[in-house]
Amino acid sequence: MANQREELDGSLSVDDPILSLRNASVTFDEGNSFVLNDVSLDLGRGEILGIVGESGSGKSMLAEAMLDAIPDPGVLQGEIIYRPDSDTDIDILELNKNELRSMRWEQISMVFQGAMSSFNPTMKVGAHFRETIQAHDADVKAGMSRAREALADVYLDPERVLDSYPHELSGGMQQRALIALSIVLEPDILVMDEPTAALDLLMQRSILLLLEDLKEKYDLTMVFITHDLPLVAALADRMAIMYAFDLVEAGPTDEIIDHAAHPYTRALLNSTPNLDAPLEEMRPIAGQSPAPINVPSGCSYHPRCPLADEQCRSVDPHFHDTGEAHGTACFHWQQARDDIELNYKASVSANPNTPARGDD
Ligand SMILES: Nc1ncnc2c1ncn2[C@@H]1O[C@H](COP(=O)(O)OP(=O)(O)OP(=O)(O)O)[C@@H](O)[C@H]1O
Repeated sequence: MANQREELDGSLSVDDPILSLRNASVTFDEGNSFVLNDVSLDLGRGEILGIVGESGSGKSMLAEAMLDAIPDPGVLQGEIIYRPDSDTDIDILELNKNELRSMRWEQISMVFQGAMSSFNPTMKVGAHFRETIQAHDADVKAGMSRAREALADVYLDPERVLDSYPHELSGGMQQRALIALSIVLEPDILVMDEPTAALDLLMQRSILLLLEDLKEKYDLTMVFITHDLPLVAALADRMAIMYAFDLVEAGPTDEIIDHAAHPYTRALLNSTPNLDAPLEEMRPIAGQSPAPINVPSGCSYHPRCPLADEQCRSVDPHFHDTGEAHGTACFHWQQARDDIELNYKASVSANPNTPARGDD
């Protein structure tokens, strides 16, 4: 473990990880194709890590791997190490069912896209809180008092919401109620998979703001998974970019936004809608991301990459250190910075009092 941590590129590892993935892989077809391919990454204690990728790139697999929650018949391999403190390593894949059940919600909690499908439509929201608290043998009275506080923290009226059925709440209210539920047992880590995807822009913005507040108040480490790069750039301390079931770039958010090194990340930034930019400057990424059974040899991005050469077609690039705790899996990252111009200008800021990144 220690050796593996040292071998990892600096952009993927941190000094004090609260969660470490090592060679995490997921297959659904007896190992013939990977929907998560040998991913290694640290989550730093107290950070907000944004994970970005196109639809189908394996983001949900990565989120679910963090809690050993890959749906059947998926098979997860590798190591997922949770470190509640700097001296204790818990291998999540070694836990039995009961240990895993208690770890979820209490230590590592997850919020999925579409709160609608996370709530049971026949149960009032209050019953969901009570059931979760009881299932973890926590004191119900103290737990419900924390529930009221958490609901107020996400700007909901606790009594009204606890007494409502999920369908009586708007999508934004349900999503906030789900976030409150996810922190009611005071976890260390909150993993959010597209938590704002179904919401309008204003609601997305308000959820980003409250996540920043919750992180401070509850001392949370957060993983925010999305296809929406500007959204997560407004929130995350560090970002990791996924392409074809693997990571292709990682580093501090400002570094990624201003000095993206992988041709895919640069293309992703240039394809981001920007209300201020002329339409001619928007460049959708040509081609399609590969299906799990059809991942190209060498660098999986090579069929879409303007810089690809023979080496890229045959050799899978390992991570290259590009400096500033930033790294990328590309042989031609220097050329990418020179040849692929960046047109991205941040248009989202979590905090209306601070300018969006790139505005200064
Ligand atoms: N139960 C399953 N059986 C087989 N393949 C699956 C299963 N669930 C997901 N996959 C495949 O795994 C790959 C990664 O899926 P994943 O849901 O992680 O992508 P994603 O990046 O989260 O996409 P989205 O943004 O659309 O949710 C996809 O190609 C998907 O088709």
